[in-house]
Formats: sequence, structure tokens, C-alpha cells
Amino acid sequence: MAQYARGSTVAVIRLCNPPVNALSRAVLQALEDGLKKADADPSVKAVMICGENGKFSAGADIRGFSSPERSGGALGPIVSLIESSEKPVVAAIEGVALGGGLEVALGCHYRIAHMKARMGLPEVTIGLLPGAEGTQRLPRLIGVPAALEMITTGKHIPATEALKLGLVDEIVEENTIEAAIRLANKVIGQPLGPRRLSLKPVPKLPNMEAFLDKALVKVKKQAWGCLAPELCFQAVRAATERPFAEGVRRERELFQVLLSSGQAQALQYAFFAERAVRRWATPSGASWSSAAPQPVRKAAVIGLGTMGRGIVTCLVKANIPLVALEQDLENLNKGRKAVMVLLEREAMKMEGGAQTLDFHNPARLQFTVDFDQLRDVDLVIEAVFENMALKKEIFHKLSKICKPGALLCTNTSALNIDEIASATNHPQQVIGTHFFSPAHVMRLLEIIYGRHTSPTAIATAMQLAKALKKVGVVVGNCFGFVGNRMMFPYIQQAVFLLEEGSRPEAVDQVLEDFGFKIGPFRMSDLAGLDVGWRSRKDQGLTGPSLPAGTPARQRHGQRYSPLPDLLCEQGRFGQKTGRGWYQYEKAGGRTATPDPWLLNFLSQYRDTHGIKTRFIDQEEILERCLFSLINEGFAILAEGIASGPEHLDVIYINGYGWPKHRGGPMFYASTVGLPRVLAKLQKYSEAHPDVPGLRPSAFLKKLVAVGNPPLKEWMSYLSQQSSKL
Ligand SMILES: CCCCCCCCCCCCC/C=C/C(=O)SCCNC(=O)CCNC(=O)[C@H](O)C(C)(C)COP(=O)(O)OP(=O)(O)OC[C@H]1O[C@@H](n2cnc3c(N)ncnc32)[C@H](O)[C@@H]1OP(=O)(O)O
Repeated sequence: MAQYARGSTVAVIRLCNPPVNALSRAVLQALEDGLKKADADPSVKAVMICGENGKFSAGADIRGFSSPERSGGALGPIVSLIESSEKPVVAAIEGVALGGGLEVALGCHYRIAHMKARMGLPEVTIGLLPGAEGTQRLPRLIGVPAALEMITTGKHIPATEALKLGLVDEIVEENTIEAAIRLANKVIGQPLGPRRLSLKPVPKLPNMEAFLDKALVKVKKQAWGCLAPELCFQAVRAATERPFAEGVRRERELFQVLLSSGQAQALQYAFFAERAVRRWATPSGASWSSAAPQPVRKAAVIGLGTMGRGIVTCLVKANIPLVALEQDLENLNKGRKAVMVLLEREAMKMEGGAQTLDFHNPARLQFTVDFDQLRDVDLVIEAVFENMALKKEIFHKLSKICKPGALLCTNTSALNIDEIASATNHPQQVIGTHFFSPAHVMRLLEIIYGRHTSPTAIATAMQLAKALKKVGVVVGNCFGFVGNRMMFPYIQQAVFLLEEGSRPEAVDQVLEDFGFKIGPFRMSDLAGLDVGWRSRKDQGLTGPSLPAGTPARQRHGQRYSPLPDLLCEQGRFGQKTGRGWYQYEKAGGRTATPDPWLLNFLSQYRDTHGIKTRFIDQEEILERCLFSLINEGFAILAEGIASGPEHLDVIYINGYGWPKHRGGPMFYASTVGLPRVLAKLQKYSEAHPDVPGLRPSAFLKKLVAVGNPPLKEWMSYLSQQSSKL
């Protein structure tokens, strides 16, 4: 709701809907009532609108968009009501003014903001556009280029930038409310016409058409299949071409298109899923509500390879004092140089911002080869390469050297956390922290608890994720954890499709058209084919430990494709060697082009193994890759490795390039319909009975049998039925 209070001349309307004063139906009604009350009271000469608890408003209540009585519709007329008031209305912006919150402020005649406030129109990030006349008022206030940038990217801008753009009239360091009341008193009686944005023309550009055409190309390029940025653009273009009222009509039409699009629903689901995973729980009953994190005053990173360098960079950016350790001076110096390059780059990006990076001070970032320097750290992140024996040796050492309460994290993408923990005297303090490369860029942190990991350790790792500005997702211990375990069947299907007749570029194209930034073969080339090869050799699937006489295309009675191994045997490791599934301009090159050698190689391979080449259509490519990945997701949920489908979706969106506007793999499955996913898996499984990844999981079958319930109910069926699965 909103509280109304009357001072001697200025009426105060305070938006109240904790925690972020989202504009629910009740808030909007109270705002409208307050405005009408102020208008009717002759002793009120001006109005000030602010938000409770130091936050103006985070915009429309996002949950309202998916409720049967959608709440957004009433906001535009209220913004108009504010603007048409005959008494000056001042917005006092503290904390955030986002989306509908900023649109309310744009209806006000004056805007005053606190230094630390942030403003933005982030509707595009939840699949919408600023549908309360914001696409028409903002360009009139700050010009088309700046408005377009804010509306099509959704970025939040600090008050200082808002002042430069002319979005606010004044910024203050002290009490914003008092300053706003002073301003309101000062402007009483001044003409309001020039302050009404709907009456202003959109500032002209000498080359508006050319500017807009160029901007549209950029918007489309960045949108990557997402509808909202382009429709945001169209709404702003309408502001440049039509009078205000007609622009508003166009904005409403476009808003309706987005509101009813599946993309908006997917993006709003993703917004809440990211917040839901913060409330972690484990099958043993530990949870966020009862576990408290321990403070991390000093940390250490072991290993300064690619991952270690990125992790050091994240910790320095989070302002955590740090010891970086390597095994010898040569590697230490190499690592230190690379870390410094990364940190210099980060410092440049932050230049002019409020924060600076303090990385030349040895008290904050120390490089060493001496394990003894780790005695006083609160947390260690081991980031050496994926070798169990090496990791165990390091953890054994850590267990002796580190202080008793120190949290011992291992950065691994697949190895068994319990086995690593078995090398220490404190297995309750051992936890997996799976960073994604480049670690200082990627938002995901998969946090893996082992059999003995304490709730405090999980809470501390989650707190660390927050400090590093990452999305932490707590999952159980199994080979590949959640992300990579779901990735295995996806990659496997992609390779099987090549065996059967497809080409890398055809498979990649289908998945890139779906919305992945990069298809499976381009991704494998980027990551390096040798990584998987080493792992398969360690598992005895290929290489010298493979028993003589093992059939080339079978392992443990299941279908196996030796194609990736054969490529590695030819020295084709991907981008790093200039050849992989594609060819590149040089070793380390980035431009993938189809390689005639590979086509020839595939054709010979099929001849050797008696495989009849067939045409594989786009539907089959998409379904076999995605449904096998989703199928593994259902198995993961049934085993209790993740506590809900949101966890899997957040992992895929933030760590694996899954298109956010499709909401994550499990959300996508719910939109396709579980009966269809099941029927297709059954069909493909019958055609490929030796591929376990295509055999529908018991949990998926169960959900279809109980009538395809909505995603948020899935887990309830699991707890009732798990004994039967
Ligand atoms: C048929 C009818 C239609 C008619 C159509 C015709 C006309 C159409 C007119 C429609 C007009 C509508 C136009 C307006 C649209 C909007 O305003 S959309 C919303 C835009 N705002 C946002 O996207 C902001 C989202 N929030 C954030 O970015 C962050 O939450 C924050 C505000 C920056 C705060 O961050 P932080 O401090 O990290 O806290 P969080 O954990 O993220 O959030 C705290 C809790 O608050 C919940 N929450 C946040 N914002 C909203 C919101 N806008 N609505 C609902 N809930 C919100 C968040 O989920 C957290 O809660 P928990 O999940 O319970 O933890």
C-alpha cells in the first residue's frame, strides 16, 4: 500500500510494500487515492512521493504478470494522473527506482535522488518493455540515444550518471526526503507545463533515421533470439515518429505482445529461480534457514593455471585478502604475471567507478610457494588440474597446516568430493566449489557438499558466492555433479548424430538457432578436446588401459563413439591446435570453418563400421540433444542431487549458455509438455536401445502418469513416490 501524510503545505505519499516496494494492485490503488486526496485538499500545495525503508520502488510486482488478474495495466493512467496534477509533484528517489518505479518518477514534475540511488528500466530483462508510458517519456527527457540504451539493455545507472543525463534534477548526500520537501516548497506556484514530459518534443537528431537503423542492427545482434529488446526499440522508435498519445497506444500494443509471449514467462521464472536457489537445503535437513556462515577474512588459492588465475581475480575484486600459491617459482612467476594482466584489465574497467582494486599491496595479495603461509587463512580454494592423487596429496597437507576451522574448497568439475575429503582430518570442512571458465567472468558457482560437509561449510560457500557476485547453487556429490552430468548425454547425442550422417556445423546450427551462444562442437573445440580425452583415458574408456578386443563402438554393453578419441589421436585438440571438429586460421585461432578433411574422415569412419549415412532433420537433432540432457535432469532430481528443477535451470542459464528466454532445460521441458518429451524419448530409445541416456527416467514417467503437473509441484510427487522409483 502507500501511506498518506500531510505536512503544512506538502503531502507525502510513501510507497510501502516490503522488501522492495513493488507496485502491487494495493500499492497502486493507495497511490491513486493519495493523489486524489492531495488534489482535493486546498491546504496541500505540493506532493512528494517516496518509498519506505530507503527504497523508492523496484517496479511492478513481477508475480502479478503471471497471475490471472495481471496487475500492470493500471500503472500508465496513474503516471498520467501524477503528471497532470495542478500541484507540483516531487519524487524523492532513494535506493532503487526501477521499471514501473522509475515510470512513476517520470510522471513527477521534479526528481531528486540520493547519491547512492540506482535507476533503470529493466523490464527488457524479464521479457517486457516499460509499459507505463516510460518508452515515451524517457526519450523526451534524456534524448533518444541514452533512452534507447537504458530501455533496450535494462541496465541500472547510478545517480551520478542519472544527473549527467538529466534524468534527475538534483542529487543529495544527506536526507533525500527533507531535500525533496524543501524543493517541493520552493517550486510551489511555478508553471508546471514545462515540467510535463508528455508535452515536450523528443529532442531531434540531425540523422535520426540513420541512427535508428544502426541502433536496430545492434539491438538485434545483442538480442540473440530474445524478442523484448527489439520490441523495446520499436516502442522508442514510435516516440520519435508519433505524438505522445499515439506513442502510448503503440507501447501498449507491443507490451501486450510481450506479456503473452512465452519468453516473458520464461524470463520471469528465471528471475525468481535465481532467488529461490539461495534458499538451499540438503536431504539430511541442513538448510539456509538454520546454518550460519563463518567469516572469511583471508583466503588462499592453490594453483595459478587458467582457473586459479580467474579465481584470484574474483577474490581480489571482492576485496578479500589473499595468498596465491604455486608449486615452484617458475609456475608462480608465470601465474603472477597472468594474474596481474587480468587485474590491470579489471581495474581499467572499474576506472571512474566507486570501487578501486588494491592488488599491489602484499598485505592484500601475496604470492608464495610456501604452504606455511596458509596457516592463518579462513578458506582455501584448491584449483590444480583434475587429478585425484594430486588433489588428495594437497588436501592431506592442508589438513595438517591450516587452522582447525578453515574451509577447504576444491575446484573440480567432476571428481568425488568424499574421496578428496578422505585425505583430511576434517571432512566436514571440505566442499566442492566448481567455478566456470573464465572464472572472473562466469556467474555460476556450483557448490557441492559431500557426505560429511557441515551446514556451516555450505553456508560459508554460499556467502562466498554472494561476495564474489556469483550465483551459488548447492548440489550433491555425483560424477559431473549437475551441470556436467547433464552435459554428457547432450554431447554424446551430438557425436552419435555425426556417426549416423550429420555434420558438426549442422548440429551446431540447430542448437545455436535454439538460442545457445555456441553449439556443442564449437564449444568442444573452444574447451579443448584433450580435456575429455584425458578423462576418458582415466576412466579406462580409451587408451592403453582399454582391454584388448573391446569392440570399437561399445563400452560396458552400451553404445560408445570413439570419434572424439580418434580426433585427439590425430592431434586435433580444437582451437588450441588449429584443428578439431572444425579448422581454424591458425593454432589458437577463433574462426571456425567446416573442414573437408573431417567430412572425408567421417565418411571413411562410417564405411569402416558399416554405418549407412542418413539425412537427419533439425527436429531430431534438437530433440535428441535436448531431451537426453533433460532426461538426465529428471534422474538427478529423483536421486536428490538437486533440491528442485530451478537449481538445474539456474545452473544451465548461468554456466552453460542456455538461452535465458527459454527459462532453463527443465522449464523448457514443462513448456514442451512432459508427455511429448516422454513420447519422443521412448521413440528414440526404441531406435537406439543401447543408449541409456535416451531411456526415459522413472521420474519423468511418473510425472506424466500423474497428469503432467506444473513444474513447481514436481518435487512433491518425488517425496511421495521416491520409494517406488
Ligand atoms: C491485462 C492487463 C495488462 C494491460 C496492459 C496495458 C498496459 C501495460 C502497463 C503495464 C505497466 C507495467 C510496466 C512496469 C513493469 C515493471 O516494473 S516490471 C519490474 C521491473 N523491475 C525489476 O525488474 C526489478 C527486479 N528486482 C531487482 O532487480 C532486484 O530485486 C533489486 C530491486 C535490485 C534488489 O536486489 P537485491 O537487494 O539483491 O534483492 P533481491 O533478493 O533481488 O530482492 C528481494 C526480494 O524482492 C523480490 N523482488 C524484487 N523485485 C521485485 C519485483 N519487481 N516484483 C516482485 N518481487 C520483487 C525478490 O524476488 C526477493 O524476494 P524473494 O524472492 O522472496 O527472495
